[in-house]
Amino acid sequence: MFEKVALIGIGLIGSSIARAIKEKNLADHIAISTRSQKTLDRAKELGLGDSYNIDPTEVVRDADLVIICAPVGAYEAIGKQIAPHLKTGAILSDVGSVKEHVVKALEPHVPDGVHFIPGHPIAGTENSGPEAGFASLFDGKWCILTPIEGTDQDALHRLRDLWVAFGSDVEILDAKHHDMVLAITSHVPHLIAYNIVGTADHLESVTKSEVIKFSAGGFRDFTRIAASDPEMWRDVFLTNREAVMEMLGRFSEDLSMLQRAVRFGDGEMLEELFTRTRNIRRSIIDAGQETDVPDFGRHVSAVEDESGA
Ligand SMILES: NC(=O)c1ccc[n+]([C@@H]2O[C@H](COP(=O)([O-])OP(=O)(O)OC[C@H]3O[C@@H](n4cnc5c(N)ncnc54)[C@H](O)[C@@H]3O)[C@@H](O)[C@H]2O)c1
Ligand SMILES: O=C(O)C(=O)C[C@]1(C(=O)O)C=C[C@@H](O)C=C1
Repeated sequence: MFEKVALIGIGLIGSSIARAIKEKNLADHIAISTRSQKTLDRAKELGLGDSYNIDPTEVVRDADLVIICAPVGAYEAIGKQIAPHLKTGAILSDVGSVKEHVVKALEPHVPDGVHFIPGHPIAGTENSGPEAGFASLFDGKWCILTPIEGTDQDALHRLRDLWVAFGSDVEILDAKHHDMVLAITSHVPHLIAYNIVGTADHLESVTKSEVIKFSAGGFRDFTRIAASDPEMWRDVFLTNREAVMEMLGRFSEDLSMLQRAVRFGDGEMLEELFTRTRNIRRSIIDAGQETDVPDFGRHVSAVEDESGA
């Protein structure tokens, strides 16, 4: 599919891409760069690529696909650094959890003749680093692409085909819209998990370790999410502020209503909400995707329609 793919950042997502490309034989050469020599050495030990260089300008040279797989706060500096070294005709993409910021950070630096197509696999775990990845991570999951105006359709198809080869369903969304949807389906849920585990931690001194000791299913599920990478999630909240604030506002209003229902013993209201939310979970499972994007945009075929193919 590609002669040379360059990956900048080789943690959970970068190493999963490297493994999926190798397993499915989708590129002749994988070139890897990352921030620290230690991580680069580990990637080499794991055999994730074909060449390794701490200098990202070296790995992007001659690459026909470059995917930035670092925390989104690092994008602008990476973009500035690699831009003059990108090959004409190359595709520049990424996997960042936020998209409008990524467009703002990278687009001004992209040279003419390079196809910039932001992307976001809706797949992950709470683990990070090159050991954490696995080839099947994207299988059966969504990947959202947020092409900018005037994107070359051939380039878009080539990138879409790569994600389809990983087993993903590809959806095209507008970057701002993506950020609003992901704020409620991913970013606010992470903030809630960080908050509830933090609150329980504060309570530890009061309850003499009983909170963690007796934590059963519900709290444990929150601790999994709250174990997610601190640097990655710091950057998500710093770069998707507006959408997160909007969704947090709505969340707080709904929480106040629930608080009233509990205070005044409004069982009918509680049961009605819990029935509705149970049905949402069931429809997600029935749709066969645990990480679903509800009711937005179009599917893979829509990319073809746009190109007239
Ligand atoms: N973890 C998830 O569930 C998930 C899911 C989808 C998308 N994402 C996005 O994928 C990206 C990577 O996340 P991850 O989970 O793989 O994180 P990770 O912590 O596992 O890996 C990040 C990698 O980026 C490298 N890095 C950091 N700063 C860098 C810099 N300035 N230059 C080059 N490399 C640098 C790190 O050394 C590491 O190799 C993030 O933008 C994140 O928003 C994460
Ligand atoms: O499954 C998890 O652990 C995740 O947090 C994955 C998850 C999500 O919130 O759904 C996290 C961040 C992403 O950008 C995409 C996927």
